[in-house]
Amino acid sequence: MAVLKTPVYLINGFLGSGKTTVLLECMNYFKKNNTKVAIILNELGNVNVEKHLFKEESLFELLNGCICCSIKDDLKTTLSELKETVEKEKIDIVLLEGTGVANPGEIIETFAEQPFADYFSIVQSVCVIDSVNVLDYTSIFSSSKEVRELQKEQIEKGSLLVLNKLDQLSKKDSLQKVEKVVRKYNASAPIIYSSYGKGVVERIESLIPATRIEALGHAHHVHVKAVKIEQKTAVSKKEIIDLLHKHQNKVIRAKGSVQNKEDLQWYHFQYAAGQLVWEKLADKPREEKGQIILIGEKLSREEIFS
Ligand SMILES: Nc1nc2c(ncn2[C@@H]2O[C@H](COP(=O)(O)OP(=O)(O)OP(=O)(O)O)[C@@H](O)[C@H]2O)c(=O)[nH]1
Repeated sequence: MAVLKTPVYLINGFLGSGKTTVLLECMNYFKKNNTKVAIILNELGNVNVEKHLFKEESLFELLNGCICCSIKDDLKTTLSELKETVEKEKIDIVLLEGTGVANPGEIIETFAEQPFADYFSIVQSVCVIDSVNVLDYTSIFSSSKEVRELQKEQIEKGSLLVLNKLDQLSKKDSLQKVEKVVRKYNASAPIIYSSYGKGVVERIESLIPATRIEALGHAHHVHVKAVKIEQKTAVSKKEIIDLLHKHQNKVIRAKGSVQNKEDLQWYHFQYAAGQLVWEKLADKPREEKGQIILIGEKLSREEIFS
């Protein structure tokens, strides 16, 4: 008897492009439609500061490295566990969010190995693109070779391209320019035009599984890493801004949960492409310690704590 493979949707894309936002949209949509979802989440840092966003899901966290290279073996262990969970909990689909520097090719390669290839099938490799910054990330004038290579590979490997953050696209970086650069790297994958990941999941469902999902090549991203800062005392929003400002040349992405000095409430913050979003949390985090993750090129702990 043929065993039905569990469909897997990969969600990749550069740091801060909106992968988690797309993931949450998908998760909520599937939940509403009584589709049981398991989630694999990969983070460069050793803590997932967005855990509060996933309450009831079967969640597999792979922390402290990238499943496409440094913790590839952890992905294999997780896939073995996931197989059991799929059977026990009657999971219908798997959503996997890579780190912002993941090379989807390497992840696809692991899924193609035995015994995983017998149980799972990648049906879409979604590449979420930050439409506001993709021109910078692919420009020789504003990004390092590593960032350019990585962004290029992520776009190339997408079976579905999401031009996200369109709400923020100014005339200067008009959509045509963005499309042109994206099409230079991937001429054929369907494009979804989106803000806050809206509309992606409906398209995912309606599309025929892609045929060009393949694993080739490997971008090197050894210099992009995460540094965690634990905050035992409350901090102000201004102190966070000052910290980001101080390291602005190296920090590409930051996120965290901290207690605010001013009202002693807990806040979650997101910093991507130079923009800080600061939101009050409904519940106090379990650890009761502030956690700040800084992600960037050539970041060193010594420099941050100097
Ligand atoms: N204005 C705007 N902001 C967005 C959009 N999509 C996501 N964001 C915000 O951008 C920030 C980063 O979004 P995430 O979904 O966490 O990005 P990510 O790609 O998962 O980030 P990584 O942690 O680097 O993997 C958050 O503050 C989001 O709310 C969008 O379409 N428009």
